[in-house]
Order: sequence, then structure tokens, then C-alpha cells
Amino acid sequence: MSEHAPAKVNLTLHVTGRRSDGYHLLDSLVAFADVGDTVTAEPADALTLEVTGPMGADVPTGPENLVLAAARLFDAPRGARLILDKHLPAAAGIGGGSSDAAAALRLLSRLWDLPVPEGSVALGADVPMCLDPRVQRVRGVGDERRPVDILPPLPTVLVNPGVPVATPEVFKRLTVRENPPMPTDLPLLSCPADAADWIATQRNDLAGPARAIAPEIGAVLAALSGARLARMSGSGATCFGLYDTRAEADQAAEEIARAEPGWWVRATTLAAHAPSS
Ligand SMILES: C[C@](O)(CO)[C@H](O)COP(=O)(O)OP(=O)(O)OC[C@H]1O[C@@H](n2ccc(N)nc2=O)[C@H](O)[C@@H]1O
Ligand SMILES: Nc1ncnc2c1ncn2[C@@H]1O[C@H](COP(=O)(O)OP(=O)(O)OP(=O)(O)O)[C@@H](O)[C@H]1O
Repeated sequence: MSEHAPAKVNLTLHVTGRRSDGYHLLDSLVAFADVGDTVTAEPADALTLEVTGPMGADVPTGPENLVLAAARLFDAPRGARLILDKHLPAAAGIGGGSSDAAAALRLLSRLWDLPVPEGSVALGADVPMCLDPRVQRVRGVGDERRPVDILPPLPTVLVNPGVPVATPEVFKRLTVRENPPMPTDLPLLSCPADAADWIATQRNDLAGPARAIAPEIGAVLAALSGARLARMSGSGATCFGLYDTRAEADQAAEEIARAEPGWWVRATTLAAHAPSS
């Protein structure tokens, strides 16, 4: 049994306030890529995890791995032999660990025939949105979600410069924590150009603090200058460039990868994503 763990992209990310526990209130338009990790499971007596794949080297294999944390969230966890095939960079702003945790919750719910446990937000603010990887508007601390049918499929290039960025550090560096939300009613965006034009009027409030930590983000945005719009996702350092067609995105990805062989570069189409495989 396996589940895909697609990359999440924050097309917008407005920080609108802060709760008394220090967590920030957000208003974000989120979509999912057709690139990601894969979690597989086989029945077994003990719960074990093996991490494979080109991006597996820097990912913890112990109990702190979010896949094992997800397994522990079940009321009566049993055994399973889990394999996480890692293709997304870690600490990259595209929800790698959160999407892995969500995939593990869906997978183990099927394997163990148990309901997906409540309270997945405890594993990470991005986990609930990754559980049902659709285009959605996310508010609160990541726990208030509403699917929105306003976007066409978006040809996109994702670029990460290979510099991990720790999310808590980025939030800590925010100087203004109360910013305006997105409009109450989001517009219907019928083509990639309209989507890019509207997203350009919105913000990622974490971009400034992330760039102070990882100046390489400036170089990534410059490399994406041929896109209709280039912005950072989440707390960085991954940036996305939006293109009119997949052919343009494929070509831009090829050129960026050739110029910067050390970077992680992927052409993708952002859209609703079917979770099961
Ligand atoms: C930036 C986003 O990726 C946008 O989707 C998420 O808000 C962060 O999601 P995440 O990485 O799953 O976050 P968590 O693992 O829950 O939190 C990491 C740290 O980020 C900060 N954090 C996170 C989410 C949030 N709404 N407010 C915060 O202040 C907290 O310091 C927290 O300790
Ligand atoms: N399955 C996992 N994959 C990647 N990192 C993991 C995983 N489990 C735990 N981690 C730890 O979580 C940290 C954050 O990684 P993750 O890929 O979730 O990044 P992120 O940038 O915080 O994502 P987000 O977009 O949700 O902010 C890593 O540095 C790593 O130590």
C-alpha cells in the first residue's frame, strides 16, 4: 500500500495576528504539486521506518520523523513496516514533513482499518491541509480550511537553493505580526495569467524574514525572472515561478537546472491532487 505526499505551495501567505501561545494566525491560498515523496506500508509485528530516496540523507529516521509521529497519533497503533521515499528537500517551505505525516495518517488508516485520528495539527500546522490535498484557503493556525475552486491548473517551476530554513526562526524574525488578510471573497481566476496577476497583488509576509536568514532566496527569485510571477512558498527557501504553459515551465526548469546544478529544480502543475495511489 502506498500514498503520495505531494509538495504544498503557499501561493499567498498573510500573517494576520498572533495567539497568546505564540502561534501565528494565517490566511493562505494553498495548492499542491505533482511532485512529492511516497510513503509505503506493509503489515508487520513492529513499527519500523526506513528512509530512502535522493533527498533522504538529511531526514531523521528515529521517533522524531513525522511519519512515526503520525503513527503514534492513532489510539491503538499496531505494527507496520514503513518506507519513506524522500524526493522533496527538507526544511524547504513546501511542507515535506507535514505531507509525509498526512500520507502516513491516510495510509495507516487504511492498513489498520482505523479512522484518521483527530488533532493532526499537533504534528505540524501544515498537516491538516496536507490530509486532503486540494486547492484550499487556510486560516487560523492552519486548522481552518475551506476548499476553493478558483484556480486553473498552474504550470509552475519550484526551485530550492539547498539551504535549509527553520520555520520557527522565520516567524521569530517577523517585525509586523498584524497584517491585512486576503479579501473575504476570492476572485475566480480562469487562466494562469489571471491567477499570476491576482496573486501578485497578495503577499507572503514571511519572505522578508526568510531572505534575511537565507539571502540565496534573492538569487532563486532572480533565476525565475522569466516567470509571470515568482514568489517564495511557506517559510522558504523554495520559490515558485508561474508560467502560462507547461512547455514554458519545462523549458525554464531545464535552463535553471543547467545554470545551477546544485539546486533542486522541478517543473510541475499545481492543482487539486488525488491523494490515494
Ligand atoms: C509557514 C507554514 O508552512 C505555512 O503553511 C506553516 O504555518 C508552518 O507549518 P509547519 O512547518 O507544519 O509548522 P509547525 O511545525 O507547526 O511549527 C513550527 C514553528 O513555526 C511557528 N509557527 C508555525 C505555524 C504558525 N501558524 N505559527 C507559528 O508561529 C512556531 O514557532 C512553531 O514552533
Ligand atoms: N518526514 C520528514 N521529512 C522531512 N523532514 C522531517 C521529517 N520528519 C521530521 N522532519 C524534520 O522536520 C524539519 C522540517 O522539515 P519539513 O520538510 O517539514 O519543512 P518545513 O519547511 O518546516 O515545511 P513547512 O512548509 O511545513 O514549513 C526537518 O529539518 C527535519 O528535521
